[in-house]
Amino acid sequence: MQGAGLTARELYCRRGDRPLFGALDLALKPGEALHLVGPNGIGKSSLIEILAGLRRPSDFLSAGGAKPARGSVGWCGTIGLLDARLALDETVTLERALAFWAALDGSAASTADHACTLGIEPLMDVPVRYLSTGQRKRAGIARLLGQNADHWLLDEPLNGLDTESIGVIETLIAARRAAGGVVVVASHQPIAMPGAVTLDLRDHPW
Ligand SMILES: Nc1ncnc2c1ncn2[C@@H]1O[C@H](COP(=O)(O)OP(=O)(O)OP(=O)(O)O)[C@@H](O)[C@H]1O
Repeated sequence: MQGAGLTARELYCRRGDRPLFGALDLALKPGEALHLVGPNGIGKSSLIEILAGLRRPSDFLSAGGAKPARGSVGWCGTIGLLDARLALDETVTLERALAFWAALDGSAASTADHACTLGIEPLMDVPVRYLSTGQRKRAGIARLLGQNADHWLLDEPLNGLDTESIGVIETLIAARRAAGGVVVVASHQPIAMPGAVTLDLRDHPW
């Protein structure tokens, strides 16, 4: 992951007719982490989606600009996203749902290890739709681990997790950073990420 990192320039975001944030630049080097904070509805998830390439930054008119401009996002390396959408088939067992992604990601050999890390191996024969809130979150993280992406975008990764599982996530984030990955976390809850930069979107009004 030579030279890996995230560079984002002049990000503006409007949802509907509501301007959320603007003039946002980001530069994260290998191993760095960003903790996104701000009140409900300020645009943390929207920013995660922009960084994931799932949402385009909004057009804006720069001072003296004749026509609208649009910001940019650049990653060096692959990215994995964990958000409220589990990305696991609700109608099959957890084992089959994870196997689907493992086949795509080429990570079948490590699925059992990831399930063990997240403590979900006793749940592998349970349909995804029966999993509890915290179990679902842990399953989503197991899916993320199988992806083996260089960098992580995590939207509220601690929601519904017990204290022990929170510690596991914090350890996994530290390991990803130690491997040179950039980790961006949107979280209302405190999360142990030593040396992380905190970005409050209230400081970036449009
Ligand atoms: N399809 C849509 N059209 C218009 N506005 C939308 C749409 N979807 C979401 N929004 C609005 O965009 C704003 C930002 O939402 P977003 O989910 O990014 O906020 P957030 O900071 O992640 O909030 P929370 O802390 O509650 O998760 C909210 O005010 C929301 O109502």
